[in-house]
Formats: sequence, C-alpha cells, structure tokens
Amino acid sequence: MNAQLLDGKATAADIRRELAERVAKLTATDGRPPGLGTVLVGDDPGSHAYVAGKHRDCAQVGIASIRRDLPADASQQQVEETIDELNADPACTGYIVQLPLPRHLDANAVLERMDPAKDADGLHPVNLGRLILGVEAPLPCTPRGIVELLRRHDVPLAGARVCVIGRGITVGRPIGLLLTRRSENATVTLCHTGTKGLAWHVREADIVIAAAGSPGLVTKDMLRPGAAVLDVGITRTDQGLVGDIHPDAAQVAGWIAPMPGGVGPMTRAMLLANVVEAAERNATAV
Ligand SMILES: Nc1nc(=O)c2c([nH]1)NC[C@@H]1CN(c3ccc(C(=O)N[C@@H](CCC(=O)O)C(=O)O)cc3)C=[N+]21
Repeated sequence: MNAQLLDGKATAADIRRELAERVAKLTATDGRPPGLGTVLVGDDPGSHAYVAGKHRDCAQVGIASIRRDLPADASQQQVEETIDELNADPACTGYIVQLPLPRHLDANAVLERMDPAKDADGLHPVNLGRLILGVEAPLPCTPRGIVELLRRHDVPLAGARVCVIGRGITVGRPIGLLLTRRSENATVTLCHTGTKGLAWHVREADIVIAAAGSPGLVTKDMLRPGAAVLDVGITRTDQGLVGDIHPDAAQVAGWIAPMPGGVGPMTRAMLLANVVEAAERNATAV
C-alpha cells in the first residue's frame, strides 16, 4: 500500500489515555465520575455494536455508563420520557440517541427535547446553530474525529479541496460547517445521490470523505494521486463490514483512513471528549 495509514485505532487509544487522566481528576473533585447515557431503540445489530463499543470505551477511561435500551415498537411518549429522565439525572453528564430511530418515531422532536448542555453528539439544533455562529458548543463526533485524525497525522487542511460524499445528519451535513471554519480553512463540496459527475468532484479533491454507505463507491481511477481518503461508510454484509472506499484506492492515495480502524474509533473517542468537556464545564460553573 503506498498510502500512509491514518490509524484511528491507535490515535483513539492515545486520546482515551489523555481523557482517563482528566476523568480521574473530575471523579476526585466531584465525588463521582462523569456519566455517558445512550438511548437505543430497537435491535439493529450495527447500532448495538456501536453502543457496545461506546460503553467499552467508557469503562476504559472511567466514565460511568447509563444505558437505556427500548423495544423497536416503543412509543414517541416512551422515548420522550426517557429523554426527560436523562435530562434530569445528575449522574448523566451527556448522552446520545442512537440514530436512525425506527420510522414511526419523530427523531427531530426527540433531538430537540434533549438538554443542549447534555448533547454529547453535538446534533441538537441549538448546538448545530452555535456551530454556524461560531459559538462554543459540543461538536458532532464523526466530523470532529475526522478533523482530529487529519490534524494528528499532519494532513494539510488549510486551503485543501475536500469532497464529502453523503448528506447524512451525523456526517455529511455537519462536516462542511466544521471544515470551513477559520481554524480549518478548507473548501468543501458536498456530493450526494443527486450529484452529476461524482467522479469529477472526487478527482478535483485533495481529501475525500466517503460517508454514503455505498460499498466500493470510490475507486482508484476516480482519485487524484496522493489524495487523502477517509472511509466512513459502513455496510454490514455476510462477509463482514464493507466501506465506501474500494481497496484499490490505497494504490494511489497519499493517506487512507480504512474502515474498520479509521474514523469509527475516532467517532467514539470524540464522544468521550464531549462528555469530559461537559463535566469540566459543569465543574467550573459550580
Ligand atoms: N446519534 C448518533 N450518533 C452517532 O455518532 C452515530 C449514530 N447516531 N448512528 C450510527 C453512526 C455510526 N457510528 C459509528 C460509531 C463507531 C463506529 C466504530 O467504532 N467502528 C469500528 C468498527 C465497529 C464494529 O466492528 O462494528 C471501526 O470503524 O473500526 C462506527 C460507526 C456512530 N454513529
């Protein structure tokens, strides 16, 4: 492989070590550890795998876990009561509602009901609005993890042309807001199923972030030689997890964040960082 590995697994482990020290201090001063809540509705195997990973990470750094698993047929009212409980629970520093929710539920109403100060995902409308305004707020985990992974591997971002593929709520839509901040200064094209000539946009890019959930979508002949490619899309198949970046892309890419082992672990590490930062804000607010 010519491409330099953007090793999310190792980088996330470094971040967890840094966070564990801050959690120990917080636990000593507050008398209890910060707590991460997860709300999981239904039995989607992918969601259960991600949530299990998040709670494993919590145990590693000393963050307390609060799991709220609801059946697939849970009512809007049952989900909203769970949100109200976590909003009121002093042991819960921050929490996430694992998306997507079952179709019969109003996900936006659920997100808006969360206490923005406990939004560990950075997906509450108030926090997304603050991101646009440039006001301090918890950042969406995958976009923040991507910026951190690029920064820690010295991938040039300022002035870079970034092609994002996929317009989902957790990656595609918020990442442009992050990468075009003055601190990153990148230029972002957001491609999606309505885009004409996807290959042209990919070839123009210095950095390609594939978050479409479309197996093998980005191939080596689409890429500018030396580009950085980050595989975010995950498709569960009988042969295991398949990403959006075709394996042959590594022959021409300058850097590659593989799936698994790239952005996923960084997403989880940023979730922990959002919880620790919320706990530190609470500690100074007292
Ligand atoms: N409210 C909300 N926030 C999210 O951030 C959110 C979500 N809903 N819904 C689903 C997506 C997906 N997501 C991942 C998290 C970790 C891995 C991860 O740890 N992946 C491992 C592999 C994990 C495995 O083996 O299954 C890796 O890439 O190495 C992947 C995907 C967060 N998401």
